[in-house]
Amino acid sequence: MSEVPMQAVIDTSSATSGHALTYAAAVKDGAPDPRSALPSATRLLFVTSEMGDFIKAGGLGEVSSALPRQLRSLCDVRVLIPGFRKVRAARPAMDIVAQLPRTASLPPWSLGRFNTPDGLTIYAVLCDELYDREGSPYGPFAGGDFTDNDIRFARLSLAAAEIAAGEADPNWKPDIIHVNDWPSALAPGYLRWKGLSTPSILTIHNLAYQGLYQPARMNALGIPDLAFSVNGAEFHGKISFLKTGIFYGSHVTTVSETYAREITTAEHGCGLEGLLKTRMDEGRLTGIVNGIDDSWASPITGEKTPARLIRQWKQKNATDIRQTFDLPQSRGPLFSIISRLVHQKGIDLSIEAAETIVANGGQLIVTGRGEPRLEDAIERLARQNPHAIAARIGFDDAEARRIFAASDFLLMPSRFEPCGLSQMYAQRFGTLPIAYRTGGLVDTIEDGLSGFLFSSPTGAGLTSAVTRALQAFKTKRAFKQMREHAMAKRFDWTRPTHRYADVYARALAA
Ligand SMILES: Nc1ncnc2c1ncn2[C@@H]1O[C@H](COP(=O)(O)OP(=O)(O)O[C@H]2O[C@H](CO)[C@@H](O)[C@H](O)[C@H]2O)[C@@H](O)[C@H]1O
Repeated sequence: MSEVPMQAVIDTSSATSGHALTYAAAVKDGAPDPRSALPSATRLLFVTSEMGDFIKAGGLGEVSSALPRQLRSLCDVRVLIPGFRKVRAARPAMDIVAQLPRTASLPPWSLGRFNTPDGLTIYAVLCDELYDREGSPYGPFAGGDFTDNDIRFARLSLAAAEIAAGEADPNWKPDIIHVNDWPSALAPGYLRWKGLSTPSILTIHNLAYQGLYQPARMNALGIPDLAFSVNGAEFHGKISFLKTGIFYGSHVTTVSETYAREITTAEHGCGLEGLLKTRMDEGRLTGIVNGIDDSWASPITGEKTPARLIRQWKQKNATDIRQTFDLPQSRGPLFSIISRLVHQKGIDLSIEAAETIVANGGQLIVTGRGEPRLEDAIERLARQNPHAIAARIGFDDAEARRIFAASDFLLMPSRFEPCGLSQMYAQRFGTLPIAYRTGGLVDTIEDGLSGFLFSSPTGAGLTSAVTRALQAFKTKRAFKQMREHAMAKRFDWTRPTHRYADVYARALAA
Protein backbone atom coordinates (compact mmCIF):
# COMPACT_ATOMS: atom_id res chain seq x y z
CA MET A 1 0.00 0.00 0.00
CA SER A 2 2.89 2.34 -0.55
CA GLU A 3 0.80 4.39 -3.00
CA VAL A 4 -1.47 5.39 -0.13
CA PRO A 5 0.90 7.34 2.08
CA MET A 6 0.26 7.68 5.79
CA GLN A 7 0.40 11.34 6.61
CA ALA A 8 -1.42 12.30 9.79
CA VAL A 9 -4.12 10.87 12.11
CA ILE A 10 -7.85 11.63 11.95
CA ASP A 11 -9.65 11.00 15.22
CA THR A 12 -12.77 9.04 14.33
CA SER A 13 -13.89 8.39 17.89
CA SER A 14 -16.57 11.05 17.93
CA ALA A 15 -17.86 10.28 14.46
CA THR A 16 -21.43 9.17 13.93
CA SER A 17 -21.71 5.49 13.19
CA GLY A 18 -23.12 4.52 9.84
CA HIS A 19 -24.72 1.50 11.46
CA ALA A 20 -28.36 1.68 12.48
CA LEU A 21 -28.29 0.97 16.18
CA THR A 22 -31.33 -1.22 16.62
CA TYR A 23 -31.16 -5.00 16.73
CA ALA A 24 -33.30 -6.45 13.97
CA ALA A 25 -35.57 -8.96 15.54
CA ALA A 26 -33.56 -10.80 18.12
CA VAL A 27 -33.31 -7.89 20.52
CA LYS A 28 -36.01 -5.53 19.40
CA ASP A 29 -35.38 -2.57 21.66
CA GLY A 30 -31.65 -2.35 21.00
CA ALA A 31 -30.79 -3.15 24.61
CA PRO A 32 -28.01 -5.67 25.14
CA ASP A 33 -29.38 -9.12 25.73
CA PRO A 34 -28.97 -9.98 29.43
CA ARG A 35 -28.05 -13.56 28.54
CA SER A 36 -25.42 -12.40 26.12
CA ALA A 37 -22.26 -12.85 28.17
CA LEU A 38 -20.37 -15.41 26.13
CA PRO A 39 -18.10 -17.50 28.37
CA SER A 40 -14.55 -16.89 27.17
CA ALA A 41 -13.86 -20.63 27.17
CA THR A 42 -16.52 -21.12 24.47
CA ARG A 43 -15.10 -23.10 21.55
CA LEU A 44 -16.34 -21.79 18.22
CA LEU A 45 -15.76 -23.42 14.82
CA PHE A 46 -16.08 -20.83 12.02
CA VAL A 47 -16.67 -22.63 8.71
CA THR A 48 -16.04 -20.88 5.41
CA SER A 49 -15.32 -21.58 1.75
CA GLU A 50 -13.13 -18.46 1.30
CA MET A 51 -10.62 -16.65 3.43
CA GLY A 52 -8.70 -13.62 2.25
CA ASP A 53 -5.48 -15.02 3.76
CA PHE A 54 -5.47 -17.73 1.10
CA ILE A 55 -8.17 -17.48 -1.55
CA LYS A 56 -11.25 -15.34 -2.06
CA ALA A 57 -13.90 -14.60 -4.65
CA GLY A 58 -15.40 -11.53 -2.95
CA GLY A 59 -16.77 -10.17 0.30
CA LEU A 60 -17.14 -13.50 2.15
CA GLY A 61 -13.36 -13.97 1.96
CA GLU A 62 -12.79 -10.59 3.55
CA VAL A 63 -15.27 -11.16 6.38
CA SER A 64 -13.76 -14.61 7.02
CA SER A 65 -10.32 -13.08 7.50
CA ALA A 66 -11.52 -10.36 9.80
CA LEU A 67 -14.34 -11.67 11.99
CA PRO A 68 -12.63 -14.77 13.47
CA ARG A 69 -9.62 -12.63 14.38
CA GLN A 70 -11.88 -10.16 16.15
CA LEU A 71 -13.67 -12.96 17.98
CA ARG A 72 -10.40 -14.22 19.45
CA SER A 73 -10.70 -11.76 22.31
CA LEU A 74 -14.10 -13.21 23.25
CA CYS A 75 -13.81 -16.97 22.74
CA ASP A 76 -11.65 -19.87 21.50
CA VAL A 77 -12.24 -19.65 17.75
CA ARG A 78 -10.87 -21.87 15.00
CA VAL A 79 -11.54 -21.64 11.26
CA LEU A 80 -12.41 -24.61 9.03
CA ILE A 81 -11.71 -24.23 5.29
CA PRO A 82 -11.29 -26.68 2.40
CA GLY A 83 -7.65 -27.55 1.75
CA PHE A 84 -7.60 -25.70 -1.57
CA ARG A 85 -4.36 -25.65 -3.55
CA LYS A 86 -3.67 -22.12 -2.30
CA VAL A 87 -4.23 -23.14 1.32
CA ARG A 88 -1.79 -26.03 0.85
CA ALA A 89 0.72 -23.75 -0.86
CA ALA A 90 0.54 -21.17 1.92
CA ARG A 91 1.29 -23.83 4.49
CA PRO A 92 3.04 -26.82 2.94
CA ALA A 93 3.69 -28.39 6.36
CA MET A 94 0.71 -28.82 8.64
CA ASP A 95 -0.15 -31.22 11.44
CA ILE A 96 -2.33 -34.07 10.34
CA VAL A 97 -4.73 -34.47 13.24
CA ALA A 98 -6.87 -37.34 11.96
CA GLN A 99 -7.86 -39.39 8.96
CA LEU A 100 -11.55 -39.95 8.48
CA PRO A 101 -13.43 -42.41 6.29
CA ARG A 102 -15.75 -42.00 3.32
CA THR A 103 -19.42 -41.26 3.95
CA ALA A 104 -21.81 -42.02 1.07
CA SER A 105 -20.02 -40.52 -1.98
CA LEU A 106 -18.05 -38.02 0.10
CA PRO A 107 -14.43 -39.19 -0.12
CA PRO A 108 -12.20 -39.91 2.87
CA TRP A 109 -10.38 -36.87 4.21
CA SER A 110 -7.68 -35.79 6.62
CA LEU A 111 -7.90 -32.97 9.11
CA GLY A 112 -4.91 -30.63 8.78
CA ARG A 113 -4.16 -28.00 11.40
CA PHE A 114 -1.84 -25.00 11.43
CA ASN A 115 -1.59 -21.49 12.82
CA THR A 116 -1.45 -18.30 10.78
CA PRO A 117 1.56 -16.09 11.53
CA ASP A 118 -0.62 -14.09 13.96
CA GLY A 119 -1.69 -17.25 15.77
CA LEU A 120 -5.18 -18.02 14.44
CA THR A 121 -5.77 -21.78 14.29
CA ILE A 122 -6.90 -23.05 10.91
CA TYR A 123 -8.30 -26.50 10.25
CA ALA A 124 -8.08 -27.63 6.62
CA VAL A 125 -10.23 -30.36 5.08
CA LEU A 126 -7.56 -32.22 3.13
CA CYS A 127 -9.01 -34.11 0.19
CA ASP A 128 -6.98 -33.44 -2.94
CA GLU A 129 -9.39 -35.07 -5.36
CA LEU A 130 -11.91 -32.36 -4.41
CA TYR A 131 -9.81 -29.29 -3.67
CA ASP A 132 -6.40 -29.45 -5.36
CA ARG A 133 -7.39 -27.50 -8.49
CA GLU A 134 -6.64 -24.31 -10.38
CA GLY A 135 -9.42 -21.76 -10.11
CA SER A 136 -11.57 -19.92 -7.62
CA PRO A 137 -13.14 -21.81 -4.71
CA TYR A 138 -16.14 -22.53 -6.94
CA GLY A 139 -14.96 -23.02 -10.49
CA PRO A 140 -12.26 -22.72 -13.15
CA PHE A 141 -10.85 -19.24 -13.83
CA ALA A 142 -12.39 -19.45 -17.30
CA GLY A 143 -15.85 -19.31 -15.73
CA GLY A 144 -18.66 -21.65 -14.62
CA ASP A 145 -18.84 -23.94 -11.60
CA PHE A 146 -17.03 -27.20 -10.88
CA THR A 147 -19.47 -29.99 -11.70
CA ASP A 148 -18.89 -31.76 -8.37
CA ASN A 149 -19.54 -28.74 -6.13
CA ASP A 150 -22.30 -30.63 -4.33
CA ILE A 151 -19.77 -33.24 -3.19
CA ARG A 152 -17.04 -30.64 -2.53
CA PHE A 153 -19.15 -28.54 -0.21
CA ALA A 154 -21.09 -31.40 1.34
CA ARG A 155 -17.62 -32.72 2.29
CA LEU A 156 -16.83 -29.38 3.95
CA SER A 157 -20.18 -29.32 5.75
CA LEU A 158 -19.93 -32.92 6.97
CA ALA A 159 -16.35 -32.32 8.12
CA ALA A 160 -17.69 -29.55 10.37
CA ALA A 161 -20.26 -31.94 11.85
CA GLU A 162 -17.61 -34.64 12.32
CA ILE A 163 -15.40 -32.18 14.19
CA ALA A 164 -18.43 -31.17 16.29
CA ALA A 165 -19.02 -34.85 17.06
CA GLY A 166 -15.47 -35.15 18.42
CA GLU A 167 -14.61 -37.64 15.67
CA ALA A 168 -11.75 -35.56 14.24
CA ASP A 169 -9.69 -33.77 16.88
CA PRO A 170 -9.56 -35.63 20.21
CA ASN A 171 -8.37 -32.44 21.91
CA TRP A 172 -10.85 -29.92 20.59
CA LYS A 173 -14.60 -30.09 20.06
CA PRO A 174 -16.62 -26.93 19.39
CA ASP A 175 -19.49 -25.79 21.62
CA ILE A 176 -21.01 -23.98 18.67
CA ILE A 177 -20.45 -23.79 14.91
CA HIS A 178 -20.86 -20.76 12.65
CA VAL A 179 -21.34 -21.54 8.95
CA ASN A 180 -21.42 -19.10 6.05
CA ASP A 181 -23.50 -19.15 2.86
CA TRP A 182 -24.59 -22.23 0.95
CA PRO A 183 -21.19 -24.00 0.75
CA SER A 184 -21.23 -24.84 4.46
CA ALA A 185 -24.98 -24.67 5.03
CA LEU A 186 -25.52 -28.45 5.01
CA ALA A 187 -23.60 -28.62 8.31
CA PRO A 188 -26.62 -27.83 10.55
CA GLY A 189 -28.45 -30.64 8.71
CA TYR A 190 -25.63 -33.14 9.23
CA LEU A 191 -25.54 -32.19 12.94
CA ARG A 192 -29.23 -33.01 13.21
CA TRP A 193 -28.99 -36.23 11.18
CA LYS A 194 -26.07 -37.36 13.36
CA GLY A 195 -28.21 -36.71 16.46
CA LEU A 196 -25.95 -33.93 17.75
CA SER A 197 -27.29 -30.93 19.63
CA THR A 198 -24.36 -28.57 18.96
CA PRO A 199 -25.96 -25.16 18.22
CA SER A 200 -25.26 -23.72 14.77
CA ILE A 201 -25.40 -20.22 13.34
CA LEU A 202 -25.82 -19.64 9.60
CA THR A 203 -24.80 -16.28 8.16
CA ILE A 204 -26.32 -15.42 4.80
CA HIS A 205 -23.94 -13.18 2.85
CA ASN A 206 -25.99 -13.54 -0.30
CA LEU A 207 -29.36 -15.31 -0.54
CA ALA A 208 -29.16 -15.44 -4.33
CA TYR A 209 -26.65 -18.30 -4.26
CA GLN A 210 -28.45 -21.32 -2.79
CA GLY A 211 -26.68 -24.53 -3.80
CA LEU A 212 -29.57 -26.31 -5.55
CA TYR A 213 -29.15 -29.94 -6.65
CA GLN A 214 -31.29 -32.72 -8.05
CA PRO A 215 -33.00 -35.03 -5.53
CA ALA A 216 -31.23 -37.99 -7.15
CA ARG A 217 -28.09 -36.74 -5.33
CA MET A 218 -29.58 -37.38 -1.85
CA ASN A 219 -27.86 -40.74 -1.37
CA ALA A 220 -24.54 -39.55 -2.74
CA LEU A 221 -24.56 -36.66 -0.28
CA GLY A 222 -25.54 -38.84 2.67
CA ILE A 223 -28.82 -37.01 3.29
CA PRO A 224 -31.49 -39.25 4.84
CA ASP A 225 -34.62 -39.78 2.72
CA LEU A 226 -36.85 -38.40 5.45
CA ALA A 227 -35.12 -35.03 5.17
CA PHE A 228 -36.43 -34.53 1.64
CA SER A 229 -39.45 -32.60 2.83
CA VAL A 230 -40.68 -29.06 3.14
CA ASN A 231 -39.60 -29.41 6.78
CA GLY A 232 -36.05 -30.25 5.80
CA ALA A 233 -33.65 -29.94 2.89
CA GLU A 234 -36.21 -29.82 0.06
CA PHE A 235 -36.94 -26.64 -1.90
CA HIS A 236 -39.33 -26.81 -4.88
CA GLY A 237 -38.39 -30.41 -5.70
CA LYS A 238 -34.63 -29.91 -5.29
CA ILE A 239 -32.09 -30.22 -2.48
CA SER A 240 -31.20 -26.74 -1.24
CA PHE A 241 -28.00 -26.41 0.78
CA LEU A 242 -28.93 -22.92 1.94
CA LYS A 243 -32.46 -23.81 2.97
CA THR A 244 -31.09 -26.77 4.94
CA GLY A 245 -28.99 -24.34 6.98
CA ILE A 246 -31.88 -21.95 7.50
CA PHE A 247 -34.21 -24.79 8.50
CA TYR A 248 -31.92 -26.71 10.87
CA GLY A 249 -29.71 -23.86 12.10
CA SER A 250 -30.30 -22.55 15.62
CA HIS A 251 -30.10 -18.95 14.44
CA VAL A 252 -29.75 -17.19 11.10
CA THR A 253 -27.93 -13.93 10.67
CA THR A 254 -27.44 -11.79 7.62
CA VAL A 255 -25.07 -8.94 6.99
CA SER A 256 -27.26 -5.88 7.44
CA GLU A 257 -30.44 -4.98 9.21
CA THR A 258 -32.21 -3.71 6.11
CA TYR A 259 -31.37 -6.91 4.18
CA ALA A 260 -32.64 -8.97 7.14
CA ARG A 261 -36.02 -7.31 6.69
CA GLU A 262 -35.87 -7.44 2.87
CA ILE A 263 -35.33 -11.20 2.71
CA THR A 264 -38.62 -11.77 4.52
CA THR A 265 -40.43 -10.26 1.50
CA ALA A 266 -41.31 -11.81 -1.87
CA GLU A 267 -39.21 -9.22 -3.70
CA HIS A 268 -35.90 -10.23 -2.09
CA GLY A 269 -36.65 -13.57 -0.44
CA CYS A 270 -35.76 -15.77 -3.44
CA GLY A 271 -38.69 -18.04 -2.53
CA LEU A 272 -37.42 -18.50 1.04
CA GLU A 273 -39.27 -15.49 2.43
CA GLY A 274 -41.90 -17.60 4.24
CA LEU A 275 -39.34 -19.57 6.24
CA LEU A 276 -37.25 -16.46 6.86
CA LYS A 277 -40.30 -14.52 8.07
CA THR A 278 -41.02 -17.35 10.50
CA ARG A 279 -37.43 -17.19 11.77
CA MET A 280 -37.71 -13.43 12.20
CA ASP A 281 -40.98 -13.76 14.12
CA GLU A 282 -39.30 -16.36 16.35
CA GLY A 283 -36.45 -13.93 17.05
CA ARG A 284 -34.06 -16.26 15.21
CA LEU A 285 -33.09 -13.97 12.32
CA THR A 286 -30.75 -11.06 13.04
CA GLY A 287 -29.10 -8.47 10.80
CA ILE A 288 -25.53 -7.52 11.72
CA VAL A 289 -23.78 -4.98 9.51
CA ASN A 290 -20.23 -6.05 8.56
CA GLY A 291 -17.22 -4.08 9.67
CA ILE A 292 -14.09 -3.38 7.67
CA ASP A 293 -10.68 -4.39 8.91
CA ASP A 294 -7.88 -2.30 10.33
CA SER A 295 -5.96 -2.24 7.07
CA TRP A 296 -8.56 0.31 5.96
CA ALA A 297 -7.77 2.61 8.86
CA SER A 298 -8.02 6.24 7.79
CA PRO A 299 -5.41 6.69 5.08
CA ILE A 300 -4.67 10.18 6.28
CA THR A 301 -4.52 10.09 10.02
CA GLY A 302 -4.06 12.75 12.66
CA GLU A 303 -6.16 14.97 14.84
CA LYS A 304 -8.21 17.17 12.55
CA THR A 305 -6.30 16.82 9.30
CA PRO A 306 -6.66 20.07 7.37
CA ALA A 307 -8.93 19.76 4.34
CA ARG A 308 -6.05 21.01 2.24
CA LEU A 309 -3.96 17.94 3.12
CA ILE A 310 -6.83 15.61 2.30
CA ARG A 311 -7.33 17.36 -1.05
CA GLN A 312 -3.63 17.15 -1.88
CA TRP A 313 -3.55 13.48 -0.95
CA LYS A 314 -6.55 12.69 -3.19
CA GLN A 315 -5.09 14.73 -6.03
CA LYS A 316 -1.74 12.97 -5.87
CA ASN A 317 -3.41 9.55 -5.91
CA ALA A 318 -5.64 10.68 -8.82
CA THR A 319 -2.63 11.90 -10.83
CA ASP A 320 -0.88 8.58 -10.29
CA ILE A 321 -3.86 6.41 -11.18
CA ARG A 322 -4.64 8.42 -14.34
CA GLN A 323 -1.07 7.72 -15.40
CA THR A 324 -1.39 4.02 -14.61
CA PHE A 325 -4.59 3.78 -16.62
CA ASP A 326 -3.39 6.01 -19.50
CA LEU A 327 -6.05 8.64 -18.92
CA PRO A 328 -5.23 12.30 -19.56
CA GLN A 329 -4.68 14.43 -16.47
CA SER A 330 -7.82 16.40 -15.64
CA ARG A 331 -9.40 18.63 -13.01
CA GLY A 332 -12.77 16.98 -13.59
CA PRO A 333 -14.31 14.40 -11.23
CA LEU A 334 -12.99 10.85 -11.20
CA PHE A 335 -15.57 8.05 -10.86
CA SER A 336 -14.78 4.37 -10.32
CA ILE A 337 -16.32 0.91 -10.33
CA ILE A 338 -14.49 -1.65 -8.17
CA SER A 339 -16.67 -4.71 -8.21
CA ARG A 340 -17.40 -8.23 -9.25
CA LEU A 341 -18.84 -7.70 -12.73
CA VAL A 342 -22.15 -9.47 -12.20
CA HIS A 343 -25.83 -8.63 -12.72
CA GLN A 344 -26.35 -8.01 -8.98
CA LYS A 345 -23.94 -5.06 -9.08
CA GLY A 346 -25.93 -3.11 -11.72
CA ILE A 347 -22.97 -2.83 -14.08
CA ASP A 348 -25.39 -2.25 -16.98
CA LEU A 349 -26.84 0.74 -15.10
CA SER A 350 -23.36 2.20 -14.68
CA ILE A 351 -22.74 1.76 -18.41
CA GLU A 352 -25.91 3.76 -19.07
CA ALA A 353 -24.83 6.54 -16.71
CA ALA A 354 -21.32 6.74 -18.17
CA GLU A 355 -22.47 9.02 -20.97
CA THR A 356 -23.53 11.68 -18.45
CA ILE A 357 -20.20 11.41 -16.63
CA VAL A 358 -18.22 11.85 -19.84
CA ALA A 359 -20.47 14.65 -21.16
CA ASN A 360 -19.77 16.59 -17.96
CA GLY A 361 -16.01 16.30 -18.12
CA GLY A 362 -15.73 13.35 -15.77
CA GLN A 363 -13.64 10.21 -16.11
CA LEU A 364 -14.32 6.61 -15.09
CA ILE A 365 -11.97 3.79 -14.07
CA VAL A 366 -13.32 0.24 -13.85
CA THR A 367 -11.70 -2.84 -12.35
CA GLY A 368 -13.11 -6.29 -11.63
CA ARG A 369 -14.00 -9.53 -13.31
CA GLY A 370 -17.11 -11.63 -13.61
CA GLU A 371 -19.69 -12.46 -16.27
CA PRO A 372 -18.07 -12.46 -19.74
CA ARG A 373 -20.89 -10.39 -21.30
CA LEU A 374 -20.36 -7.63 -18.71
CA GLU A 375 -16.57 -7.79 -19.04
CA ASP A 376 -17.01 -7.35 -22.82
CA ALA A 377 -19.45 -4.46 -22.38
CA ILE A 378 -17.05 -2.65 -20.05
CA GLU A 379 -14.11 -3.14 -22.41
CA ARG A 380 -16.22 -1.84 -25.30
CA LEU A 381 -17.20 1.23 -23.28
CA ALA A 382 -13.53 1.98 -22.57
CA ARG A 383 -12.57 1.51 -26.24
CA GLN A 384 -15.31 3.95 -27.29
CA ASN A 385 -14.13 6.62 -24.78
CA PRO A 386 -10.34 6.28 -24.63
CA HIS A 387 -9.84 9.75 -23.15
CA ALA A 388 -12.39 9.37 -20.38
CA ILE A 389 -12.89 5.71 -19.52
CA ALA A 390 -10.34 3.02 -18.68
CA ALA A 391 -10.88 -0.57 -17.59
CA ARG A 392 -8.81 -3.44 -16.26
CA ILE A 393 -10.54 -6.81 -16.30
CA GLY A 394 -9.07 -8.73 -13.37
CA PHE A 395 -8.65 -7.99 -9.73
CA ASP A 396 -5.67 -6.85 -7.75
CA ASP A 397 -6.19 -5.77 -4.13
CA ALA A 398 -3.39 -3.19 -4.09
CA GLU A 399 -4.58 -1.60 -7.30
CA ALA A 400 -8.17 -1.55 -6.02
CA ARG A 401 -6.96 0.41 -2.99
CA ARG A 402 -5.15 2.88 -5.20
CA ILE A 403 -8.37 3.45 -7.14
CA PHE A 404 -10.39 3.94 -3.94
CA ALA A 405 -7.75 6.43 -2.78
CA ALA A 406 -7.82 8.34 -6.07
CA SER A 407 -11.54 8.56 -6.87
CA ASP A 408 -14.05 11.24 -6.05
CA PHE A 409 -17.07 8.95 -6.50
CA LEU A 410 -17.73 5.18 -6.48
CA LEU A 411 -20.58 3.82 -8.62
CA MET A 412 -22.33 0.99 -6.76
CA PRO A 413 -25.85 0.69 -8.18
CA SER A 414 -26.36 -2.88 -6.88
CA ARG A 415 -29.87 -4.19 -7.52
CA PHE A 416 -29.66 -5.82 -4.10
CA GLU A 417 -26.80 -5.70 -1.63
CA PRO A 418 -26.79 -7.80 1.55
CA CYS A 419 -24.20 -5.47 3.10
CA GLY A 420 -21.53 -4.36 0.66
CA LEU A 421 -17.98 -3.60 1.69
CA SER A 422 -16.79 -1.42 -1.19
CA GLN A 423 -19.02 1.50 -0.21
CA MET A 424 -17.44 1.44 3.26
CA TYR A 425 -13.88 1.28 1.90
CA ALA A 426 -14.79 4.16 -0.41
CA GLN A 427 -16.08 6.41 2.37
CA ARG A 428 -13.06 5.64 4.51
CA PHE A 429 -10.87 6.86 1.62
CA GLY A 430 -12.94 10.01 1.00
CA THR A 431 -14.68 8.64 -2.09
CA LEU A 432 -18.43 9.29 -2.09
CA PRO A 433 -20.51 6.22 -3.02
CA ILE A 434 -23.46 6.52 -5.41
CA ALA A 435 -25.78 3.63 -4.67
CA TYR A 436 -29.29 2.26 -5.07
CA ARG A 437 -31.34 2.47 -1.89
CA THR A 438 -31.19 -1.22 -0.92
CA GLY A 439 -29.89 -3.58 1.77
CA GLY A 440 -26.70 -2.65 3.58
CA LEU A 441 -26.20 0.36 1.34
CA VAL A 442 -29.09 2.03 3.18
CA ASP A 443 -27.51 1.18 6.55
CA THR A 444 -24.04 2.50 5.71
CA ILE A 445 -24.50 5.50 3.37
CA GLU A 446 -26.13 8.75 4.52
CA ASP A 447 -27.78 10.30 1.49
CA GLY A 448 -26.50 13.81 0.83
CA LEU A 449 -24.04 13.56 3.74
CA SER A 450 -21.61 10.76 2.95
CA GLY A 451 -22.84 9.67 -0.48
CA PHE A 452 -25.84 9.62 -2.81
CA LEU A 453 -28.73 7.15 -2.75
CA PHE A 454 -31.34 6.78 -5.51
CA SER A 455 -34.67 5.02 -5.43
CA SER A 456 -35.26 3.41 -8.82
CA PRO A 457 -32.91 0.60 -9.96
CA THR A 458 -32.64 1.90 -13.51
CA GLY A 459 -30.11 3.73 -15.64
CA ALA A 460 -32.23 6.86 -15.28
CA GLY A 461 -32.27 6.50 -11.47
CA LEU A 462 -28.50 6.21 -11.33
CA THR A 463 -28.05 9.05 -13.82
CA SER A 464 -30.10 11.37 -11.62
CA ALA A 465 -27.83 10.55 -8.66
CA VAL A 466 -24.74 11.05 -10.82
CA THR A 467 -26.12 14.47 -11.76
CA ARG A 468 -26.46 15.32 -8.05
CA ALA A 469 -22.88 14.18 -7.52
CA LEU A 470 -21.60 16.32 -10.39
CA GLN A 471 -23.43 19.29 -8.91
CA ALA A 472 -21.90 18.67 -5.48
CA PHE A 473 -18.43 18.40 -7.03
CA LYS A 474 -18.86 21.90 -8.45
CA THR A 475 -19.94 23.28 -5.06
CA LYS A 476 -16.50 22.95 -3.50
CA ARG A 477 -17.57 23.66 0.07
CA ALA A 478 -20.42 21.13 0.14
CA PHE A 479 -18.22 18.53 -1.50
CA LYS A 480 -15.44 19.07 1.05
CA GLN A 481 -17.92 18.68 3.92
CA MET A 482 -19.31 15.46 2.49
CA ARG A 483 -15.83 14.05 2.01
CA GLU A 484 -14.85 14.87 5.57
CA HIS A 485 -18.07 13.38 6.91
CA ALA A 486 -17.56 10.17 4.92
CA MET A 487 -13.95 9.78 6.09
CA ALA A 488 -14.94 10.23 9.73
CA LYS A 489 -17.54 7.45 9.76
CA ARG A 490 -16.76 4.39 11.86
CA PHE A 491 -17.06 1.00 10.21
CA ASP A 492 -14.88 -1.10 12.49
CA TRP A 493 -15.60 -4.59 13.73
CA THR A 494 -16.09 -3.80 17.43
CA ARG A 495 -19.85 -3.57 17.46
CA PRO A 496 -20.53 -6.40 14.96
CA THR A 497 -18.19 -8.71 16.87
CA HIS A 498 -20.09 -8.17 20.11
CA ARG A 499 -23.38 -8.69 18.34
CA TYR A 500 -22.17 -12.05 16.98
CA ALA A 501 -21.08 -12.96 20.51
CA ASP A 502 -24.61 -12.11 21.69
CA VAL A 503 -26.09 -14.39 19.05
CA TYR A 504 -23.74 -17.24 20.08
CA ALA A 505 -24.64 -16.76 23.74
CA ARG A 506 -28.35 -16.83 22.95
CA ALA A 507 -27.99 -19.99 20.86
CA LEU A 508 -26.00 -21.69 23.63
CA ALA A 509 -28.57 -20.67 26.23
CA ALA A 510 -31.58 -21.79 24.17
N1 LIG B 1 -13.12 -10.20 -8.95
C1 LIG B 1 -12.82 -10.03 -7.67
N2 LIG B 1 -12.04 -10.92 -7.00
C2 LIG B 1 -11.74 -10.77 -5.69
N3 LIG B 1 -12.18 -9.74 -4.95
C3 LIG B 1 -12.96 -8.85 -5.56
C4 LIG B 1 -13.32 -8.94 -6.93
N4 LIG B 1 -14.10 -7.91 -7.24
C5 LIG B 1 -14.24 -7.20 -6.11
N5 LIG B 1 -13.54 -7.75 -5.11
C6 LIG B 1 -13.41 -7.28 -3.75
O1 LIG B 1 -14.34 -8.05 -3.00
C7 LIG B 1 -15.06 -7.21 -2.16
C8 LIG B 1 -16.52 -7.22 -2.57
O2 LIG B 1 -17.23 -7.14 -1.45
P1 LIG B 1 -18.77 -6.77 -1.47
O3 LIG B 1 -19.22 -6.86 -0.07
O4 LIG B 1 -18.94 -5.45 -2.09
O5 LIG B 1 -19.47 -7.83 -2.41
P2 LIG B 1 -19.73 -9.43 -2.59
O6 LIG B 1 -20.92 -9.41 -3.45
O7 LIG B 1 -18.53 -10.12 -3.08
O8 LIG B 1 -20.03 -10.02 -1.14
C9 LIG B 1 -21.18 -10.63 -0.50
O9 LIG B 1 -20.76 -10.82 0.86
C10 LIG B 1 -20.35 -9.63 1.47
C11 LIG B 1 -19.79 -9.98 2.84
O10 LIG B 1 -20.79 -10.26 3.76
C12 LIG B 1 -21.48 -8.64 1.52
O11 LIG B 1 -20.97 -7.42 2.03
C13 LIG B 1 -22.07 -8.42 0.14
O12 LIG B 1 -23.21 -7.59 0.20
C14 LIG B 1 -22.42 -9.75 -0.49
O13 LIG B 1 -22.95 -9.58 -1.80
C15 LIG B 1 -14.49 -5.84 -2.27
O14 LIG B 1 -13.53 -5.69 -1.29
C16 LIG B 1 -13.81 -5.83 -3.60
O15 LIG B 1 -12.70 -4.97 -3.54
